[in-house]
Amino acid sequence: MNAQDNLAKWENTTKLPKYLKDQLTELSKDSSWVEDAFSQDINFGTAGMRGRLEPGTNRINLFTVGRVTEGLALLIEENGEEAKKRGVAISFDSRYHSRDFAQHAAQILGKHGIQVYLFDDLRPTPELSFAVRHLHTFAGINITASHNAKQYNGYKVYGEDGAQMAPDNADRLFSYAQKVDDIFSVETAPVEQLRADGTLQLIGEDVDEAYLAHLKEVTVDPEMVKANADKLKIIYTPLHGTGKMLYDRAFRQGGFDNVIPVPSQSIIDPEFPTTIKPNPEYRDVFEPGFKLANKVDANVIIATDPDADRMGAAVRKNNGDFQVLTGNQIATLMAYYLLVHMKENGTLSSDYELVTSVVSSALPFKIADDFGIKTKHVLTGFKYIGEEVDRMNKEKDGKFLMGFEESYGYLFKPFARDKDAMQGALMFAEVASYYASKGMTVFDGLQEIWQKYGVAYEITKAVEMPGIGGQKKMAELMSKLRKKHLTEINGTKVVKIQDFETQETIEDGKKTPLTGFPKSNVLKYFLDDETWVALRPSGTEPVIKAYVGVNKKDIETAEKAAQEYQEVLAKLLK
Ligand SMILES: O=P(O)(O)OC[C@H]1O[C@H](O)[C@H](O)[C@@H](O)[C@@H]1O
Repeated sequence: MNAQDNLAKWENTTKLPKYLKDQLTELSKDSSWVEDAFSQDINFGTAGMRGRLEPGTNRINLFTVGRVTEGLALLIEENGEEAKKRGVAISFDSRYHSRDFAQHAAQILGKHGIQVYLFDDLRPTPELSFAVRHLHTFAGINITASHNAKQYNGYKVYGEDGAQMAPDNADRLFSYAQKVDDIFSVETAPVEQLRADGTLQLIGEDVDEAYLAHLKEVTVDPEMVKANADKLKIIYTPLHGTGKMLYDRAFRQGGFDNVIPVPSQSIIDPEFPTTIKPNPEYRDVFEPGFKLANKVDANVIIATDPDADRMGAAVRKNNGDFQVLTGNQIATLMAYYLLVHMKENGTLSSDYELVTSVVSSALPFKIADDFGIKTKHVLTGFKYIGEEVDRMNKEKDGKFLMGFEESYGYLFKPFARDKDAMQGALMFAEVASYYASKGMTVFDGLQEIWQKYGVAYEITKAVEMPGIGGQKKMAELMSKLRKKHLTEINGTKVVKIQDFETQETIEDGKKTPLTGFPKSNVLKYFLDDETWVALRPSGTEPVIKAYVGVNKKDIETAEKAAQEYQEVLAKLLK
């Protein structure tokens, strides 16, 4: 694709709304921006497409959203009348243009005679996943860039099972989208007409009620929660996004009466003004929460990202300071709590299964082994956890205990098939309630787990490699690492390598097939000291991710070792 020819088309069309035209005039002064925005089509990654809200074929705007929706419409048509009748559920988050894009997608699908259920207002990603299952639609669309900075937006597509669309269908959709000759001529039907003939239906409170009814299933020990309600004060922040729509009812019906929202962050705002990135991974998003927690003497802060699929938490330590937990630590606490509870009340059986990604902490698996339940590794992408739920249901060969990813995603009850921060918030609140009932802090609980199983400490670092140049650099780095495999990292011997791209395991110089995973550009190293290291280009951001997980006796040694490994990796990725 020639960037200049492509740019000329965008400059000459009369279809650009004024804000895009103005942006184009300004941004196109920079030739490297033009190259990046116009020399290729925006791709489908781990979670659909995501990019800066700017003009260009490699960006997110009305036209790239339109083209991909046309691709989805063609995919649905290929599946026949029944698929068209079942239609598509559409939701959106609190970002700039999210609502417009959602309506635009509805009008394109409507033009094809495809039934559309459009949320009347912003809603969490997991509620959209639930809505697809609840309404038996053929697909779902969510307009969101999740936890990215305010300059971004995105488009997540869901299959009929409520999980993000699996690669085969997503690839078909994308190839249909690429067949759209003229990105400016995707046809739409007027909203009034679609409303009048029933092709476009609004949904909202009806789906909320059904989703909330299911959320009640998440709490495993409602009596314990009730008995300890007054011992627990929780600060909650939706980080200016969709969690605001449901948190109050969700917590209240779960028996958590003492939940206090952070006022400044409960304002729905696409500027995300209290954050740099509205990502619960970062300490700074908790700052307003810390202040409030100190004022009202709360011990736990729960944050959900703007589309409420990720959940992060900070807990008070005995010295009064707050510790922001990692997604791995949160998942560890939850898995341990569930297993202890089930063992105590006699409901634990070896059929239960814990599912996580190959770049997540090894500690929950160690705990799962100790309790005698099954474990399963999948690639990054919650859709793969969704697939495991399907497999367990179809083959009746397991019961889903929980799925999690280090990137702050958790799922307990598969009525949603994407990570569900509302479920996560409820489960974390229950964990906090459990420790409060024992006169312990959540942080004490984590220490107790570490004492029993050893300290697992993980650090994920993302090295930015933006633009087409960045993509090339990431490809070169990965290929260099494949040509000459690392034999040691920071002086510690590499004992095994898993290459998910070539689908091989390399051990003692011997290669054996690595089965059970689709191909993916990931390298995972296992070291002599129980450390694991993984490298992969992200599917949602222009970054290469370096993951380190160490296993040590105490937290100080663990932190230090993980930092040192990360420093070595940083040099390697320069
Ligand atoms: O590491 P990335 O490819 O950027 O993906 C990070 C995360 O992105 C999205 O949130 C997906 O839904 C997750 O399943 C995934 O873990």
